[in-house]
Amino acid sequence: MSLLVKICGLSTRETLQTALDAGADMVGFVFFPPSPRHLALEMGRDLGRQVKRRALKVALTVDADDATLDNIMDALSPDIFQLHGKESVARLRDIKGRFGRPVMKAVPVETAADLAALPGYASVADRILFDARAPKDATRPGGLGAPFDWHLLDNLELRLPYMVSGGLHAQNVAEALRITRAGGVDVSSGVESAPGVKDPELIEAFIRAARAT
Ligand SMILES: O=C(O)c1ccccc1N[C@@H]1O[C@H](COP(=O)(O)O)[C@@H](O)[C@H]1O
Repeated sequence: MSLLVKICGLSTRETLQTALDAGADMVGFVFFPPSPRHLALEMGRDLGRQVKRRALKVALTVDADDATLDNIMDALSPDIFQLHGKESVARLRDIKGRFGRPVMKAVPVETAADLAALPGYASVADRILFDARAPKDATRPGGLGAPFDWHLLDNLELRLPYMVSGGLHAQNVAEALRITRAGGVDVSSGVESAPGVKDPELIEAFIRAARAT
């Protein structure tokens, strides 16, 4: 299967267009107010229309309640929910049942013990996203530009498709893919000039580097 490349945290028409034209498979929109990439619903609606099925629309949420997800469904009509909080297996099942969309569960990784949560999530999620565990005092659980030790996935046995994220950029994405054998990569900080400010050239360079592997 071909590599999936996701550009996350898009918040302007221009940088979304760059990601689409450069061939991103998934474009991510953040609905989490503490994030510098947080999108108001109306902006989500506008950007969602611009996608025109050229890529999968991913709605990133963090422990969101049903009312929030209802509003996101109405505005963006995402193809996938990326659940980046402490959502339980039961909550994943609820969300899938209620909204009828696939879910990608982010699993924070710092040590091998973090992989113990996988069998539960794998029984319900459609895809797993391995991301670096955020420090305890962080204001958000991801999007911090920090990598995890990719070798922690060395003995991974997972039937589900999985992606990796955390501190990726054009210079290290090939190495991340070589070590983790992931089917996809996800980036936010590594294609920005400042938190929340996407850089078109970095987006293009990232997609080129990922595709060259
Ligand atoms: O991007 C954010 O602000 C964000 C907020 C809350 C949870 C996750 C977030 N982003 C995701 O984090 C990873 C890693 O991002 P980075 O490349 O290290 O900046 C990625 O999956 C983003 O989708």
